[in-house]
Amino acid sequence: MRIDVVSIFPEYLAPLELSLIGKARQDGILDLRVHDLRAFTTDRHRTVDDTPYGGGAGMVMKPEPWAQALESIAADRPEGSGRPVLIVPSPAGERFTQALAYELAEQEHLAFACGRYEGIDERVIEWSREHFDVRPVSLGDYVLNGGEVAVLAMVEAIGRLLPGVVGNPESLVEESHSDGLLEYPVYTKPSVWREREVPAVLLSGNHGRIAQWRRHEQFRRTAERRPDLLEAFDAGKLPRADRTEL
Ligand SMILES: O=C(OCc1ccccc1)c1cn[nH]c1
Repeated sequence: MRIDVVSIFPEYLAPLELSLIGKARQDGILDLRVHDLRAFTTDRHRTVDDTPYGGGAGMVMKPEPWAQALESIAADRPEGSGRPVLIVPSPAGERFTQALAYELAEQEHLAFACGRYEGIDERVIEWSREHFDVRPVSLGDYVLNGGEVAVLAMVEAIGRLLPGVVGNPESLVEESHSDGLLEYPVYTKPSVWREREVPAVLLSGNHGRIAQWRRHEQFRRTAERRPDLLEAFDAGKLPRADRTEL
């Protein structure tokens, strides 16, 4: 998979050189390139923002540097890949979910546009539809100062689903949201820790009962913490993420 990220703070994406995503890049599973938006400006001050039409506080990101950056990415796309998906992190986007992570993990080429200030001139989003499948995406109902943190989260959530990135693909199956429910609690040695014991069923060796206990714990936790997920689960509206193969 090829991933391009455009940001005025490219160093914000440095953590993607570490750990599993970093290794996936070394192994050639992930071809991730970070671009400095200012490299696509033409004025002496490398200006990327200006005041908003219609007034209001804050600044808006100018359209031309974005068009230059995105055009160069669209032109340099991998052989035979379809239209790249352009993901624009934004509080005004569709929710990022495990199901969307699986959907994006099947794409050949993803591009991420990191907005700052009050956002990017809306005409860039419209213009981009010529070259990209444009998806404004929200991590959650809160506001960040820019899209970079959201991109770190999404690249990790998507990258770890790619074949060969996590050691044991089995570990992708039994995790929160993989089956529409929250995950069960986990324990390791010692069996008694500060006078707290591990649930006896887990030491029983009875795998049927263990699986039953774990499933019950998933339902109990989901009902307690995320009743919204339980309704979706009960309605049979399992997310697309309820698949193991990729
Ligand atoms: O704040 C976010 O994105 C950064 C951003 C983009 C455009 C203008 C301001 C800030 C965000 C919140 N949930 N998901 C993403």
